[in-house]
Amino acid sequence: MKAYLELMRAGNCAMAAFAGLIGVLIAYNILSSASPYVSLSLFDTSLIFAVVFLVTGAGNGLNDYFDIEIDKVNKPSRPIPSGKISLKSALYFSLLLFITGIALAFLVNPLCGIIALFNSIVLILYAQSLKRTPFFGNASVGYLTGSTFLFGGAVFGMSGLQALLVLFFLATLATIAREIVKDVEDIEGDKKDGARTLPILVGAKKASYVAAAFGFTAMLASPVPYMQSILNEKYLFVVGIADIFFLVAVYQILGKKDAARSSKMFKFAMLFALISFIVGA
Ligand SMILES: CC(C)=CCC/C(C)=C/CC/C(C)=C/CC/C(C)=C/COC[C@H](O)COP(=O)(O)O
Ligand SMILES: CC(C)=CCC/C(C)=C/CC/C(C)=C/CC/C(C)=C/COP(=O)(O)OP(=O)(O)O
Ligand SMILES: [Mg+2]
Repeated sequence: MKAYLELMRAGNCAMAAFAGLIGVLIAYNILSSASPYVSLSLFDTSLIFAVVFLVTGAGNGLNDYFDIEIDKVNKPSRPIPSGKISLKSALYFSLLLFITGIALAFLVNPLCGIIALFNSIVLILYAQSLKRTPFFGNASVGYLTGSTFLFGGAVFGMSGLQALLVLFFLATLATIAREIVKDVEDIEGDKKDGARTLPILVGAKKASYVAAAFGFTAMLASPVPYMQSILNEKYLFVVGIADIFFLVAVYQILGKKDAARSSKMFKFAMLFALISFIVGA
């Protein structure tokens, strides 16, 4: 069981699922202030959490299934290269998670079902091929991560989804920055695998500047939810702390050329940004 939670990267699944919950909460706050007829269903909210957890876990599992050769070099302790889970078990487990997550999403409403189905297709394409293409892989993971907010808002239909567009763009920009940094970190294993990632195409230094540009843009845009009265001043204070961690992450990759530490700092900043959304809702 522990190996399967590790294959799913349960920590990431929980982080993504909480982002879905935040999407529900913020969309409810916005829509209910405009109309007294908007109601929050705890059952649908729990389904949102479950769907994001399952589909994210499916994507992580399938990613490791296709990454077996890279991970033998980059991450030999992962469940499949270390032998804890066989390739076939990992594939069947991931497919089961995808099917369960999509089915539960359609139980909420057709819009959530369509998003879960589309995201599952993107995750499969990413694991199969997109991740080895310059920038498209990074953009896919950026979209998928940002879509967790849209998915939560979609519990109220298109109006709920639209209410979360700003948070979608912030999360997408920050994630693209981190994904490029991770590709800088993985450059040796990716080269052996014949992947054509941005750092392999343009060099680690230029790719680091591109990552920094995405990180800075996310930081500079972070006050927008407050300026648009989507989130309150408590958000502004906590996201200010997240922005400091984003700055440190950018310094780590540009100043120290330490991609591993930069990646960890980006993730820590994203966690703080998630907290700022909860605090400021
Ligand atoms: C400036 C600002 C306010 C930015 C927003 C940042 C934000 C809230 C980002 C969303 C975080 C989120 C929903 C994360 C979900 C889980 C996750 C880490 C997804 C991306 O994971 C893919 C990554 O490649 C996994 O690698 P690793 O973490 O090394 O296992
Ligand atoms: C909203 C719904 C229904 C689903 C969202 C699904 C989500 C949140 C996906 C988030 C992004 C994610 C977890 C993508 C999975 C693919 C993945 C693990 C990318 C990173 O893999 P690699 O590029 O191989 O890097 P590693 O070195 O970490 O393996
Ligand atoms: Mg991988």
